[in-house]
Amino acid sequence: MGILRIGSRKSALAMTQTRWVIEQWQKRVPGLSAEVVPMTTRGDQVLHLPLSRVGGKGLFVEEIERALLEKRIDAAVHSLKDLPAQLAPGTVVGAVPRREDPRDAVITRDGRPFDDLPSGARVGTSSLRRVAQLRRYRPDLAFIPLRGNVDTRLRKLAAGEVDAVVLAAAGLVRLGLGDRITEHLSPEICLPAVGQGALAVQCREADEDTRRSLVSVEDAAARRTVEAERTCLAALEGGCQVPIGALAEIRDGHIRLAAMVGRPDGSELFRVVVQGEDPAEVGRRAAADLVELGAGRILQETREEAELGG
Ligand SMILES: NCc1[nH]cc(CCC(=O)O)c1CC(=O)O
Repeated sequence: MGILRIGSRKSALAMTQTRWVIEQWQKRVPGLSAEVVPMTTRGDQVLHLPLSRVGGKGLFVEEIERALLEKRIDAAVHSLKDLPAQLAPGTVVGAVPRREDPRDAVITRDGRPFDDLPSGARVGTSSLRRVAQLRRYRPDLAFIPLRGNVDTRLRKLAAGEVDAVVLAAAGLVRLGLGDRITEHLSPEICLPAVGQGALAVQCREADEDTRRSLVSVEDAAARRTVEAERTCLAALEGGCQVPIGALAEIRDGHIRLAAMVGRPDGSELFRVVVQGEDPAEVGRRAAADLVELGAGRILQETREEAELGG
């Protein structure tokens, strides 16, 4: 292999993640040479708009997939939670590296714990999933839409636009901002997004050399947990308008998957825990259990609203 070209979005987080993967890769494959190819995606150009309005997460991936298929790059590093269920035909997830902390984290402006935020305090997050779950825990807080890169959100917190922000712990840790975290949200209170904290290295299906080499950075446990979560998400066919959270863990070799579907206003929330051996089977069973519990109604209503263009 010559010099591998690794595509990455240009945000500080994306670049850090890409460099981290290359570093892990080079540790295991001495002599491997790789360069980062920074890319702008359509998603990056509409960062200020709510994700639920700009047509979903595929926006961040399409252009990178085209570059892969046109052989302008050989691999691309993505946050797994931004990766759509269906990859472009001819591409595969060549590796899922070791997963970072999957939990959500709260940063309050004055450092007081989340539970001590006063009634009416403004919590910045645009995630329907975070709002749906946190509204049930603290119905007295005001949830304020807040988008942009991690540093933009931290700046808005420092400027007093909000009293607290909720972000993925993994992103903060990777950016060296882990010490800013006030506290981690227990998955009992707030289940993370599917794939949160995990990365995917995407490559061409037919590129045997790259695929063989990528096995060196593969983390089998991370792959299994992410597969269980993503199978559950795909089986729910939820789209990005429905609050969905899921977290799988390996316990004594078994998979334990917790998953939730809720209404954005927090008025209803269904949660299940499923255990088993096969990640895909566990994921499908969690989705079926959720639908049976009542989540089917929420999913159906959201689909009808989407069809009406609402
Ligand atoms: N939605 C954007 C996004 N995509 C990945 C991360 C963080 C890193 C990760 O979850 O792996 C973030 C920021 C956030 O949600 O706080």
